[in-house]
Amino acid sequence: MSAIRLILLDIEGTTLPISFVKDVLFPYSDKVMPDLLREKASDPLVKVALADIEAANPGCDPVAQLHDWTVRDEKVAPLKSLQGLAWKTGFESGELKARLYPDVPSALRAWHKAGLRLAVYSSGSASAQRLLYGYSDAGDLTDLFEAFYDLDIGGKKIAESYREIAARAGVAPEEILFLSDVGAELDAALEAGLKVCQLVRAEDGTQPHAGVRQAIDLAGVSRQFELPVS
Ligand SMILES: CSCCC(=O)C(=O)COP(=O)(O)O
Ligand SMILES: [Mg+2]
Repeated sequence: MSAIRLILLDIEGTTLPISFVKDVLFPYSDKVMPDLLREKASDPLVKVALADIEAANPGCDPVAQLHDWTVRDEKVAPLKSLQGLAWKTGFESGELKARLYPDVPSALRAWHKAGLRLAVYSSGSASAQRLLYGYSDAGDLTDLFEAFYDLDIGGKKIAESYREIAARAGVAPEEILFLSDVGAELDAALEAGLKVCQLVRAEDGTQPHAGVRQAIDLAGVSRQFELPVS
């Protein structure tokens, strides 16, 4: 069996509770979105996102469309990039602070200290990922990660996305351990040849997925895969 060289981590439901996203982050971006679209209308990111929204639903009201996608938790690129922009002010002002699962900072530090490479793969935009780990309740953890992959790589339920991440990292797929709460993401990573483990978080009510290893926290991942512990 190949040794693990890189650990690739999902965020929501894996390192951060789903309730933090649904009850804190989504209401925040929903609240500031109308002002943000008006005040940052000339920002290239906003222009691209608005064009993508128009292409997805011609003639729609962008604010209403974004709200609808948020309520349905759609993992669509224009929503994710605009949410990232909206949360920036909240994190930088101190109004938002990411509530990581308590087992996460110590495991990440132990893995990093032992020389394991760490990267994030989340539907949230790469800039939103940096904000979450930059303004977490355990301080700034961004230096622990070598890369932040988002939907620009491709969807998380598609095997090709994981092959692309392995190619960009210069690591064989079987040397990557992917951690996620979502069965379809784990299946796609398995299809690409990665090792996988499902985080079954009691707080999130995660349903165990057949055919994959499971752990209730990152310490449990360490035990199963014989990785360093803090
Ligand atoms: C990293 S941004 C906050 C969460 C978010 O918007 C999201 O879509 C997370 O999805 P994940 O792929 O991390 O489950
Ligand atoms: Mg997730």
